Amino acid sequence: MKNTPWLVIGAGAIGLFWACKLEKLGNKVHLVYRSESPGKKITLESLTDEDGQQQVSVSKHKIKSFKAEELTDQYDKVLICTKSFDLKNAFSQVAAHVSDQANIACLCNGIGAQAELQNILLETQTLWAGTTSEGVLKIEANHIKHTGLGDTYFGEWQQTTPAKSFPIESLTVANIHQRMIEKLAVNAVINPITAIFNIHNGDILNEEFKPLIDATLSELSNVFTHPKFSYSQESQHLTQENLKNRVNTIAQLTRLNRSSMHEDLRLQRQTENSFISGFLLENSPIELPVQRLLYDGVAFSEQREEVKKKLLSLS
Ligand SMILES: NC(=O)C1=CN([C@@H]2O[C@H](COP(=O)(O)OP(=O)(O)OC[C@H]3O[C@@H](n4cnc5c(N)ncnc54)[C@H](OP(=O)(O)O)[C@@H]3O)[C@@H](O)[C@H]2O)C=CC1
Ligand SMILES: CC(C)(CO)C(=O)C(=O)O
Repeated sequence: MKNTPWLVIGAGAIGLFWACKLEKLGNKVHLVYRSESPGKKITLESLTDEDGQQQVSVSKHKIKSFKAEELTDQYDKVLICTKSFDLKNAFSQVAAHVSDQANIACLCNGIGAQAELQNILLETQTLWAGTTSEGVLKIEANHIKHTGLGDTYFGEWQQTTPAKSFPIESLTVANIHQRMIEKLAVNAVINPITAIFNIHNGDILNEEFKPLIDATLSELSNVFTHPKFSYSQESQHLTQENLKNRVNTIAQLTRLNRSSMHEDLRLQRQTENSFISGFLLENSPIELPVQRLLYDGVAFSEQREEVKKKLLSLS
């Protein structure tokens, strides 16, 4: 299987990063782009941890890129690196080139898009949901910068017995739903607050945002520990204290970065709001007034100033 190419879909920051990473691991890679061709060579400025010291190295990767309609091969390993709202369509475009027994992995933030994708796969195909805490910035069509070291995990979306192993065995985990809900929890705090207030991730730790952060965390821990929450088995451990530690750590580690939602609002692009706050609002067994305000503040620009005032007056 190793010599059949990986099909990576999406030539954004994460797609280019994974195309380079898979190639470095000795795989052949075919990359599908939508609007902007990355050309034949991708430059990766990568970070590595050498005995606790972060080192930067620059490497060039020869990767074959295609538009979906130019594909001719059949693929048995697919990695989709689009935003959550594009996931299902991105797969549909290449579905005729994906084998019946294929492993299909996705790496998008939020929850909801994975189930939409599962619904259109064949029973014989395996969906691997992924989460990543790597930070990657796309500088040009063929140039990316690794801005934060992180971990990536994949797990079967629908568990099978015996459990299968992801084509890159070391990245396989059994508890992907737990990891996804943990990531969602962090995104449901940092992303909307940084986007609405137009601030960097580290700024949410400032004193002026403390009552808002506390109110957001308290409400989230009430959902996550609620026995009727659809993910309750995977989220019981997310108490207010546990959430606070997670959010503070990520805000600190990425303090100088803009969150993806902040960047999307700033550049007037579609956000992943529906798959983060939207997922929580749809699936919570209790009312979530703070998360509702955050959702509205991101979704409706005309309400943003009013939402900001309400959020800052929370105690
Ligand atoms: N960047 C990061 O550091 C991190 C990102 N993530 C998550 O990873 C996911 C990807 O993020 P990121 O790479 O930054 O996002 P980008 O917006 O940079 O990239 C997404 C890419 O998908 C492409 N795409 C969308 N639909 C299709 C399609 N039908 N066919 C081919 N390509 C398509 C887009 O093309 P086009 O250029 O035409 O829009 C775009 O290039 C998101 O869910 C994000 O939240 C998670 C952690 C960190
Ligand atoms: C973890 C965080 C908040 C890092 O910026 C992120 O995942 C995002 O921006 O979407």
